[in-house]
Amino acid sequence: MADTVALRLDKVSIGTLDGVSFTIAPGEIVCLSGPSGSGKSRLLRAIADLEPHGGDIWLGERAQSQFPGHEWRRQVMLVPAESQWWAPSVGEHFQHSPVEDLSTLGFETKTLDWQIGRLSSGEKQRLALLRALSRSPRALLLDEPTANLDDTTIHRCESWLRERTRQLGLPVLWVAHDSRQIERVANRHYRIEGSRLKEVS
Ligand SMILES: Nc1ncnc2c1ncn2[C@@H]1O[C@H](COP(=O)(O)OP(=O)(O)OP(=O)(O)O)[C@@H](O)[C@H]1O
Repeated sequence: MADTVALRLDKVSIGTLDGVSFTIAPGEIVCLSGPSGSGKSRLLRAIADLEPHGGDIWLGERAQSQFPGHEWRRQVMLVPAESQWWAPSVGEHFQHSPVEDLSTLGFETKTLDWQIGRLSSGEKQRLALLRALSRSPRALLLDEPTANLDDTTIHRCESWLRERTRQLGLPVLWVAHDSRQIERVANRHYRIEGSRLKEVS
């Protein structure tokens, strides 16, 4: 495994959350749950350096403040609930997309020729995951990555994400609501309770 790193939060505060500290090891999946509006997405955005926040965030030995924002976000990759598409066709968003990964998530090579406008919400969600991993991030932030998918596709995505992120040694923070999904994918689970995170055993 080439040069893997941990993602570490040290007393991070954003919105109502305060003093959030934990480390995600390379290849580990940590799930984050909590009531609607409790601050899950904002915490992910703070970790991605998209919102001002208190405390420190580290990728390996380097602090977020040592990176230009765009470089941090290339390495600490956020896959938001609503993915953004800036060019007309799917293929224009992919630098390197292993064909086997496309087919694992139910696509064919010709999907790369599709126009963005025709994509269903579930197709967008799966392609956003493929795009994120194709950019060789060093850590991954997933905001409800399977929210628009049917059960079979959810299981397929979960297996693929678990296998690939373990193989690549990526620390993963995964926002999820479904307790069965959390049981299937999480090495550790934190729940937001008020201004704090509580580890769920
Ligand atoms: N830029 C902002 N400035 C101030 N408040 C914000 C900002 N963005 C979001 N909020 C508020 O912060 C709270 C947490 O929002 P967030 O999107 O993180 O919730 P969430 O836990 O992800 O919820 P859900 O499960 O419904 O997606 C909400 O009350 C929201 O209205």
